[in-house]
Amino acid sequence: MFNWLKKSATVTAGKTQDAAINVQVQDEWAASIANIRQRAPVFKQIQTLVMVASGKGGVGKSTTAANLAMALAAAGVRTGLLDADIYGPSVPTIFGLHGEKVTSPDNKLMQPLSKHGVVLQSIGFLVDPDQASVWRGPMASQALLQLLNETLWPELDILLIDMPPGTGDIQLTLSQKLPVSGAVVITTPQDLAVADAQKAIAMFRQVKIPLLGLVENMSFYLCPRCGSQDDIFGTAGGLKLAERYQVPVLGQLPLQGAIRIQADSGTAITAGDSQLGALYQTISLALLQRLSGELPEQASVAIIITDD
Ligand SMILES: Nc1ncnc2c1ncn2[C@@H]1O[C@H](COP(=O)(O)OP(=O)(O)OP(=O)(O)O)[C@@H](O)[C@H]1O
Repeated sequence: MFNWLKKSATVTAGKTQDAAINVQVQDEWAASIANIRQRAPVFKQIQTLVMVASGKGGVGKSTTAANLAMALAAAGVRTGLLDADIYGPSVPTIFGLHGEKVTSPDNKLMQPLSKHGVVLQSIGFLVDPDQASVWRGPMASQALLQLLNETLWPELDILLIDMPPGTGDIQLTLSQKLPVSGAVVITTPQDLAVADAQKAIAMFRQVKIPLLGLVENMSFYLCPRCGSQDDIFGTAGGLKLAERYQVPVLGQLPLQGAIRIQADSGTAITAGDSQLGALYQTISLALLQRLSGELPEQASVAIIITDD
């Protein structure tokens, strides 16, 4: 495991126990935020654009992106989330905004919605999801570029882009056309998911987008009754992949009913002082520090893309 990951985990562990460490945590957020605000915006009033991607569908990319966005916002980072998951927009559900539509004050640009401190735009706020799911290739890429361009984004420190799963034409086009500051890859430890996550890593390297890190979701299941741990999707597949390709691990998340329940009910997981909230905060701080350059970059190694 990377040293800085241990460091940030230690800091968060102390967050609720030690006032001195708590101050240090606040300082770490403040330093990274200040650093990011000093830069020239990459797009309109947005300081940084970060893609959240997965090779395989269903690994929890959208849920993780949403919870990281809420954790960032809760820490004072001006955060937006663009739901580009055209084939399954989940932002409306995760933020409890199902059925809401965006408005356009001037009939040209769209006013994004806002919930749990996060500025939100989703294809699901515009069209019936069934309509978007038939879009393919250039049509989908064009719609997503338009969604980004034609939204009235306020000043943001970070805009997370929840990408459609996979590494096909749409993902490649967006990666090439957008001024992306970095990418985060979400995977489960399962071999199938890891193989696809590897393709996502390869894609970002190919288009020279810095890999901020990897998040291993559904890493293990902790039985709420007996407390035993079960590695349902295998053991540490994401961590091994990260080590093999020298991609920093931002954190591991458990498979936990509370994550699914809160996502389905549109409530914020960072609300309250839950352990899960603290976990998402640790991961989002690591992400922010990678973005602001305060955590070391890993050496990059070439990955061969294969057709399988
Ligand atoms: N750590 C977790 N623990 C329990 N349930 C989870 C966790 N992460 C995600 N889920 C649940 O798994 C399902 C899939 O998650 P999600 O929609 O975020 O995946 P995805 O990778 O974005 O999928 P796709 O890209 O195919 O739309 C959802 O029902 C979500 O609530």
